[in-house]
Amino acid sequence: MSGQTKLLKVVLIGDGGVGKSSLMNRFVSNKFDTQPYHTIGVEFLNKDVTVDGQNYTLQIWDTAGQERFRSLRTPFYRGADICLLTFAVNDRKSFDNLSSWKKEFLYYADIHEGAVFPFVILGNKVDMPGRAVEEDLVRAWCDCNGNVPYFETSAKDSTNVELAFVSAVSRLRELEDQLDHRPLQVKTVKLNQSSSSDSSCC
Ligand SMILES: Nc1nc2c(ncn2[C@@H]2O[C@H](COP(=O)(O)OP(=O)(O)OP(=O)(O)O)[C@@H](O)[C@H]2O)c(=O)[nH]1
Repeated sequence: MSGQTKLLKVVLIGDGGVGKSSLMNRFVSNKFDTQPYHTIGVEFLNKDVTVDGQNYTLQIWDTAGQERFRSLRTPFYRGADICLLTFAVNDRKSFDNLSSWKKEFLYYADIHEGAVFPFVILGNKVDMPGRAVEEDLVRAWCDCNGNVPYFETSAKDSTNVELAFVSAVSRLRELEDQLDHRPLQVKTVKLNQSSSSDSSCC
């Protein structure tokens, strides 16, 4: 086991009300609040995890999903190591907006659209009736966007919440050698621009 703890910045984004704060609170404090409230700007909490023998402190940034808070959340994307793109499985619009969220993140994090980056998709509220987004549809989007891992979660009953966060770290570890969003490598990224795939392939 490596004695050094690595700090990772994890950003949660997605439409207002899909459950970003609830997922963070479930993961960090094992709590769930049924009261609806909207995040204003950003909040963050830390949680320590060990993945494949490496210790990490996850600094989880929960951002405000409502459009009116856009200018408050976007400055916090820069320097992110992992991005959790979140929608609610009973809210079709929140799934349709995933591509816009991905674009917004890449733009404000200053990462080229064709760059390799550890995104993970969370389809939250699987405990609720009235599912509006089929799993196949999400998997197709994930395939088109660089085989992004997908987890169906419930912050309410804890389904897959810990698994999703830990797997996001595994995804980062898997991509570490390929990560090409660092400023020094912008030229390499540009050469690949014409063949790069983004959300438009879907
Ligand atoms: N049934 C159920 N309700 C959930 C779940 N996750 C969140 N909720 C509820 O959905 C509402 C919104 O949850 P939040 O966590 O505040 O959503 P958010 O994405 O952080 O919203 P913004 O701060 O506006 O971006 C709250 O009433 C939560 O209790 C879930 O997995 N299942």
